[in-house]
Amino acid sequence: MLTLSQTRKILAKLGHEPRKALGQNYLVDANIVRKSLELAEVKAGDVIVEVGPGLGTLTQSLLEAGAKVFAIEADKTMFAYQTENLLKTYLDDLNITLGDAVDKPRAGLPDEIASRGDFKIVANLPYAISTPWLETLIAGPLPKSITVMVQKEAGDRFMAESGTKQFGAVSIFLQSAYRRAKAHSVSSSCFHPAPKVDSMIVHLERLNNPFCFTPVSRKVIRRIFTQRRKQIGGIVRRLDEREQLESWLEEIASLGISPQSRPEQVPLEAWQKLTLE
Ligand SMILES: C[S@@+](CC[C@H](N)C(=O)[O-])C[C@H]1O[C@@H](n2cnc3c(N)ncnc32)[C@H](O)[C@@H]1O
Repeated sequence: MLTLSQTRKILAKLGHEPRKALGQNYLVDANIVRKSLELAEVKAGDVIVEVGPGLGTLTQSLLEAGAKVFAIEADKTMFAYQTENLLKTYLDDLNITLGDAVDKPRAGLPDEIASRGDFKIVANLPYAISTPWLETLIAGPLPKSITVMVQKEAGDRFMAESGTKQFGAVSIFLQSAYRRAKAHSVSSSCFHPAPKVDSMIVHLERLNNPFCFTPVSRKVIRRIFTQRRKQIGGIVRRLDEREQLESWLEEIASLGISPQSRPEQVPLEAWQKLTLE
C-alpha cells in the first residue's frame, strides 16, 4: 500500500504529473484499499479484473491476498512502471495490458475464463469512463461481482429507480443483471490529488437470473434516453425500429404504461419486454 509521501515520491521520480483527463487520482488511504477488498470478499485463487492499476496500490493488495489479477492501463508511463515493478514480483499472477478499458472491459481476461462467470471486478475507476466501461462490460460474460470506486453521481445513476431524474439506460442495463449489495462513501482526502467530486465504492452482486439486453435493444434504449423530456410514444414514432416499438408500447400498456409517459417513468420490467433483434 502506497502512502501519500511514497506516491508523491514515485510520481516525482517518474517526472509524472497526474493526468486529469485520465482520472489519475491515486488511492493513498490504507483503510479504503482494505474496504474494497473486504466488500469484494477477495480470497486466494480469485480471478480479478482491475481497470487502471496506476501505481499499483490496489493491485498489490489484491496480489498479496493471493488473487490472480488481469489489469488494463491506458497510460504508458504507468504501464512501464508496472512492468518494471509489480510484474517482476508477480510474474505468474499478474497480467497487464496497455490499452483502453472501454475497448477491453475485461482487461484481456481469456474468454474461456470469462465465460465461466466466476471472476470479479475490483477497481478505482477513472471517472470519465465509468459508465461507458460498465455498459460494455455488462454486454458480455458477466462477472460474479463488481466492486468499484466511482463518482457519487454515477453510483446514484447506476441504482436509480424509475420515476427519478437519475434513472437512465445504465440503470436499466445494470439493475437487470445486478443488485447493489453495499455502498461506502469515500472522502476526497483518500486520494492524491484530491478529486473535486464526491466518491463512493459500490459493491454489486450478479442476480441469480441476470437479464441481458440484445445489442439492438441497448442501442434503442440509449437513443430513447437522449430525449428524456419527450413522451415515449412520440420518440418511438421517429425511430427506425418504429413498428416493433409500437407493438412494445401496446404490450406495456397492459402494465399501465401510457405512450404519454416520459422514458424515466417507464419501470424496469417494461424495458425488459423490449427484445429487439
Ligand atoms: C483513479 S486512478 C486509479 C489508480 C490506482 N488503481 C489507485 O487506486 O491508486 C485511474 C487509473 O486508470 C487509468 N485509466 C484512465 N483511463 C483509462 C482507460 N480508458 N483504460 C484503462 N485505464 C485507464 C489511469 O491512467 C489511472 O492509472
